[in-house]
Amino acid sequence: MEDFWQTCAQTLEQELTPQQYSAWIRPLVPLAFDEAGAVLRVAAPNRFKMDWVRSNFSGRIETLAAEWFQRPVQVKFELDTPRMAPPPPRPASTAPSAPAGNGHGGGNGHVRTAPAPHAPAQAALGFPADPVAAVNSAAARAAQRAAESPRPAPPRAPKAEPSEATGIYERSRLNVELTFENFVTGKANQLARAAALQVAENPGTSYNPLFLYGGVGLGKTHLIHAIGNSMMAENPAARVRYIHAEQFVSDVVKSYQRKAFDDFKRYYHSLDLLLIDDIQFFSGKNRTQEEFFYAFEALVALRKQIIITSDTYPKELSGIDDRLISRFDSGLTCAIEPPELEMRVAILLKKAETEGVHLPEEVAFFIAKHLRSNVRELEGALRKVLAYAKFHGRSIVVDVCKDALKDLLSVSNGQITVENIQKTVADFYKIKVADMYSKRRPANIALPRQIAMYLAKELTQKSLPEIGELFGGRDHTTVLHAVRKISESRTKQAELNHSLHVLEQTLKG
Ligand SMILES: Nc1ncnc2c1ncn2[C@@H]1O[C@H](COP(=O)(O)OP(=O)(O)OP(=O)(O)O)[C@@H](O)[C@H]1O
Repeated sequence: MEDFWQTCAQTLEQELTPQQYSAWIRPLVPLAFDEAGAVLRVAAPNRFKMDWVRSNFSGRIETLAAEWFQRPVQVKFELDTPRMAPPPPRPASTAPSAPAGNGHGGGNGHVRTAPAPHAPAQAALGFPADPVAAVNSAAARAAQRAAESPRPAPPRAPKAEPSEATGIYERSRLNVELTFENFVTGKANQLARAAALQVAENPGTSYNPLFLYGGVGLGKTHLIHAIGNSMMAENPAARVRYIHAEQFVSDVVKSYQRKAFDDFKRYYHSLDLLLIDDIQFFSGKNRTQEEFFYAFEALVALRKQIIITSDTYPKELSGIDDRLISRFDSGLTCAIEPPELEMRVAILLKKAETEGVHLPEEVAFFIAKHLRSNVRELEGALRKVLAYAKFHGRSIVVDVCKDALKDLLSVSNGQITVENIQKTVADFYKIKVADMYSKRRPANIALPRQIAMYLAKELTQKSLPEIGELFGGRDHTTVLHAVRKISESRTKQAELNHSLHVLEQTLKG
């Protein structure tokens, strides 16, 4: 087994970057090989590394093991905390700023490296969802004392504990499962993915901020987690934070109530990568926007990366300060569109593979043809089919799929109906379907309603009076006006044209 592990580690060392090898493979320890069950047990120093290695490298290690042992081998990862040798004491001044080791030293693949300490941000990194807890924590108090001291002590490198990687990872709030490797690419997202990769490789220096926008369930969150995970894989000590905009709002409110803005600022201004999801939730929250503006300015000035997602492009965001909108627009803005048929099939096949299930292609095509609006919906359908087949002890074939998805299919049976259009447009613009029939006329409702009328005329066989009837009994001249207005505006307004394109794609599949 030792011989196998040495060969395996050497192969991976050649396949990975030195940083990846040092961070993920070198700390692993082979524990035992169970001949009877063909199970290889491997220990990882902490849960973060264990999860990461399991998600990203177990397949490759199993392939290498199968080649070596001449039969399929299962690799099981387990925690090995008690076996961890404490890291050798290091004088603070020689503490490295990246994982130790260049991938060539250490030889036997067992030397463990600790992530780099980062003294000034130590307390800040611990900034939890509740900022006051940070003030109450010993680390934060120590940092505060240091900050208040008339002659600040030189930054002391904290001892690199084995659990530090776990701590840093947990504080990042990243989901280790969302990676570039399991993000399926197609026309709908290739630009966004390319930009995300570029930013992950050159944080802070290529596109800052990177602004990703698109409809519900299209992979924005997945992609920004992938960037964070990739950055942490390269540099496990990086100070990365994923946060949903609503949580940021709540952090601001708590800091405000408890007068803890210094800690708030210290934390957010000290990050290497800030991933902020669904920024449209900042709408109308002036104090939040102000704090975010300061954090934005501070991070960009320090060439730290900011990545923002939203359901719409910057200029279309409502209730957001103009100075923020112009900053969102100052980097790179990329759309993620609904996936086309082939991509939906590829996503289903990939998801099934991840579940360890063989999904016949015709079943994947069947699901993909009928469910078109977003990837989350596809995932839900796949889960339903797999559970149904398992529960009824049947194999995964199209007929089983039809039974399992009966409810969903009756809603989206491939026909474009006015009801479908109303629902799709309402979802897209985040208004209630009821507003399609209502008499209310604020602009945020009137425009989507006109768009839905336009699409109803374009995509269905209904007459103008019939459409008017389905939109709350409106006159046919109202529908005609909407159709003319939208068809003319789409030739002049690129963003409107883009939205219509997305809606048409969603409806047509
Ligand atoms: N291209 C893709 N490849 C693989 N999985 C994907 C892809 N796009 C989306 N997914 C999966 O679909 C689900 C929904 O994606 P995600 O949460 O990233 O969407 P979102 O755009 O952030 O949606 P929302 O606006 O609702 O937050 C996730 O489980 C994600 O892993």
